Amino acid sequence: MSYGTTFPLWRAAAGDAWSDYTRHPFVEGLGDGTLPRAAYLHYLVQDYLYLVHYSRAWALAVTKAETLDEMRACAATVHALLNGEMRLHVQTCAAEGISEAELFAAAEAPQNIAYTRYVLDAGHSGDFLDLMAALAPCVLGYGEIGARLATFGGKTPYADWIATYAGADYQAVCHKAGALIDGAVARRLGEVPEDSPRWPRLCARFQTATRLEVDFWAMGLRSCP
Ligand SMILES: Cc1ncc(C[n+]2csc(CCO)c2C)c(N)n1
Repeated sequence: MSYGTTFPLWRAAAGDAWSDYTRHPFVEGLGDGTLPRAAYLHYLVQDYLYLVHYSRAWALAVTKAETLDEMRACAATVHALLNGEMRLHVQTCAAEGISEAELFAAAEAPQNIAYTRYVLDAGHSGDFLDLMAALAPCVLGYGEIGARLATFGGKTPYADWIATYAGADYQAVCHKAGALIDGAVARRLGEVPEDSPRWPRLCARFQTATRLEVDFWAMGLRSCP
């Protein structure tokens, strides 16, 4: 999956961190069905809390945007997260016997705090591109993971999870996010962004957010003795 031209460059610069994230034992367990249910449920609750702050980060991107098109794309993502993705999470958790009250009352895991606040800080201390580099592993990584797991073809109780991210709707979200990033990079760094003095810092942001995704999966697995 390439999702534009910037993402493959950031992904390559992230080195092993990228495969540590997208081929994490948690991911492989979703694919072959061996992931313990308790780990999945723990992940789901934490992920609900993650989405609260992830939505805040996209809202921050609206204020850091330089064009109306960027503002519209980020505002649309905030809307989709708050009124689509998060509602879906509540429904998925309800189906698993976890009430919305439990979701709200759950304590954030340190790995969750580290990741979400890192992304928010990338936006607060940096500009729109710093924020995009920190947001990108989340959106595009799940697109890549879903697409790969869908090719496994075996039976897994997590088939719905895989179908969501492998599906055409979510893949279209990833292509749009890739285009938003490419446009933002070209506007600010010109046609050869790798030559910009800002480039290494953006790559570092992407890599750090990727490492925090790895820790997030590990947090899910550690919930199981
Ligand atoms: C820790 C963690 N990382 C990534 C995602 C994936 N994700 C977050 S929001 C969203 C919708 C599109 O922006 C998707 C796919 C997640 N849920 N949890």
